[in-house]
This record gives sequence, structure tokens and C-alpha cells, in this order.
Amino acid sequence: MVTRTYDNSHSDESTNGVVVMVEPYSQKEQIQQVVYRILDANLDRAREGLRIIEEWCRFGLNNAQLALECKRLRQDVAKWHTPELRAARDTPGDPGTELTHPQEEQRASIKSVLQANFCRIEEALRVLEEYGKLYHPTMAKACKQMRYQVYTLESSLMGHQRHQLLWRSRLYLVTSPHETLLNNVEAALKGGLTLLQYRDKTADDSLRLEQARKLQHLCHIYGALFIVNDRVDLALAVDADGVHLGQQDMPIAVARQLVGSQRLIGLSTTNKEEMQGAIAEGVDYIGVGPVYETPTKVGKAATGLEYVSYAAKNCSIPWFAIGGIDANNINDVIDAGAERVAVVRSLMQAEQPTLVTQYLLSQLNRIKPEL
Ligand SMILES: Cc1ncc(COP(=O)(O)OP(=O)(O)O)c(N)n1
Ligand SMILES: Cc1ncsc1CCOP(=O)(O)O
Ligand SMILES: [Mg+2]
Repeated sequence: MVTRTYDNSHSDESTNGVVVMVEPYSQKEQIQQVVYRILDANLDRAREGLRIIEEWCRFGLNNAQLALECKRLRQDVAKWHTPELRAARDTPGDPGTELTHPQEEQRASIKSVLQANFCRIEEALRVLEEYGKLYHPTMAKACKQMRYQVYTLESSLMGHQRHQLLWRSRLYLVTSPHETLLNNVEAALKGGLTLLQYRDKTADDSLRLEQARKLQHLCHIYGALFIVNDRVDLALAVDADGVHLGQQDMPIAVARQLVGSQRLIGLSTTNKEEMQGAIAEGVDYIGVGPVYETPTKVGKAATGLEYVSYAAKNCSIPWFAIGGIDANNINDVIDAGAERVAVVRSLMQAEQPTLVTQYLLSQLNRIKPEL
């Protein structure tokens, strides 16, 4: 009987008295088998990752088009999974099956699941591209193409996720400099906050960058959106979900070119003309206010509740009433038509930000429980 093993020893083996001839692979064949195993394992990884993304597109988002795109990619990957590659599989002999990273055992949010799996697919396709060059140059080329298609899919899916969460968000915390900035924000996230803006008009860039990174990470863990005030460069540097601009800041068209279509852009508005302009320029949401005069924005005249009522009737994109809103007056703002509000002091200066967040959300959810 002639057996092939990956063992390079050229010897007879005695097994229960039966002599088994072991014919070793040549060195070239051994390397080929290793390459086949790598390709086999990574074809599986890519397909599994795609299936995980597909399930979310199908059941989570109800998005047939994105689900179909995943399925098509999965089938394209599967075409390369030939019997000879499958035959090289040696699961018991694979030390990699035992290796897991602690981060793989727990995920904080759907966003983390999706990001981890996009990473997995892209890595697998890169491996397939490189080792595929030793197997079939057309496979390498096809995997490269698929990797680019996965990047595009990732960008539209993550963009879709962002927009969905923006539409569902009713409370927006805009930060102010604070000794316990991170603790306050985390307390609000624990209370159900899903949208945060980092705003610091005075800090040095090095501190801004450090704080923005930390807040971005925190939001990522809690599955909340993270927006940077004023600074497109900072937003991009920390991979924020978007940027909030004022009427005097960078033009929206320029900002859009820089952040792309998948990140969010918010714009402050104080009147009907600014609102219509913002919608026409394609921003994703607007701030409406200051509803009341506020020490957080000294010298800026209040728009009053009339502009809130106007927005309620005329604004086709998500809008957040902002300026002087707190637990005492939030119901007046809601009665004027607001479904979403943004606050600074109410949460940044709260003794119990979790409780205040829960209270504000409970009021906003009272009229229409689901957005
Ligand atoms: C949600 C939201 N609305 C309005 C503003 C104010 O932005 P801007 O007019 O640019 O003023 P500064 O915040 O930069 O002082 C906002 N930040 N967020
Ligand atoms: C940044 C900004 N833009 C319009 S009002 C405002 C500040 C709102 O702060 P507060 O909620 O403390 O009144
Ligand atoms: Mg600004």
C-alpha cells in the first residue's frame, strides 16, 4: 500500500504489524500542498465572512440589494474552491483552529460584528491574491477584483448603517470641555445615547486629537455615532462617522468631497433660508436653533419655538432642536414639533447623566415610540 503524507521522512512504518510504505512528497509537492491548504482555509474564511454580512443585510436591514451583492460575491469566491484545494485540508493538523483573540469572543455591537467580518474577508482575499499567484494567476486577479468590490460593499453598508442610526437617534449630546469628559459621555451612552458630537473650541490640536480618539472608541463600543464639530481633518483622522459644520465653516460641497458620501455632514441653521440651503446642498441633518438663548453660545440670538414649528412642517431630513434645552422645557420643544433634540449643558453638567439621558429620551419617545 502506498501512502502520501506531509512527513518528509523516507522510511517504512510499522503499524500493528502491517508494513506501510510511506512515499514522501517531494519538496516542491510539499510546498504545493501548503499553498493549497492556505487557499482552502482562506476561501472558507472569505465565504463565512460574506455570509455573516449577508445575514445582516437580509434580516437586519431588509435590504435585498445588499444581500444579493453578498451572495454574488460568495458564489464568485466559491467558484475557486476546487476539489484539489479541498482535498488538501487537514483540520486536525491545523494549529490555527485553537487560536482565538479575546476580542473575537465578545462583540459590543452589530457595527463591531460587521467591521470585524469585513476585515476578515478583506484579509482572506488578500491572502488568496498573494498565494493565488502560485496557483492560478487568474485566481489572484479575480481575488484582487473581489477585494475592491468588498471595499465598496463595506463603504455602502457602513454608510447605510450610519444613516439608519442617525434617523433613529432622538437625543444628541454635544460635548463641552470637562474634567470628566469621558465619564460623562460614557454615562450618557449607558442611558441610551446614540449620537455624540465632540466640540471643543479652545483646546490644542494634540489634546483634541487625543480626546476625539478616545470618544470615537467609546462610541464604537456602545454602537453610537461619533461626529466632530468644525474640523473635517480631525473627523477623518479619527475615522469619525461625520462632521458638524456651521454657516461660517467650510462649504458643504468641499466637505462632502473630503468626507465622501458615506460619512455624515450636519449643518447649523437659524432660519428657513439656511434650512432650504442645507437640504439643497445635501447635508444629512441640521441643527435648528438656538431655540433659547444659551451661555454655551454667547451672543447668538434665540430663534424661538416658531422656527422649531417651521422645521416640523418643512424639514425633510433629520433635524435637532438645540439651544437651552433641558429637562424642564423639553416638553415645550416637543409640543412645538421637535422629535429630536441636541443638548450640551443638560448632560455635560448633570450630576447623573445616565438618568438625565433616560429622562430626555423617555420624553422624546413619548409621542412616537419608534422613529
Ligand atoms: C447639532 C448642532 N447644531 C448646531 C451647532 C452649532 O454649530 P456652529 O454654528 O458651527 O457653532 P459651534 O458649535 O461651532 O460653536 C452644533 N455644534 N451642533
Ligand atoms: C452649539 C450650539 N449651537 C446652537 S445652540 C448651541 C449650544 C447649546 O448648548 P446648551 O444645550 O448648553 O444650551
Ligand atoms: Mg462650527
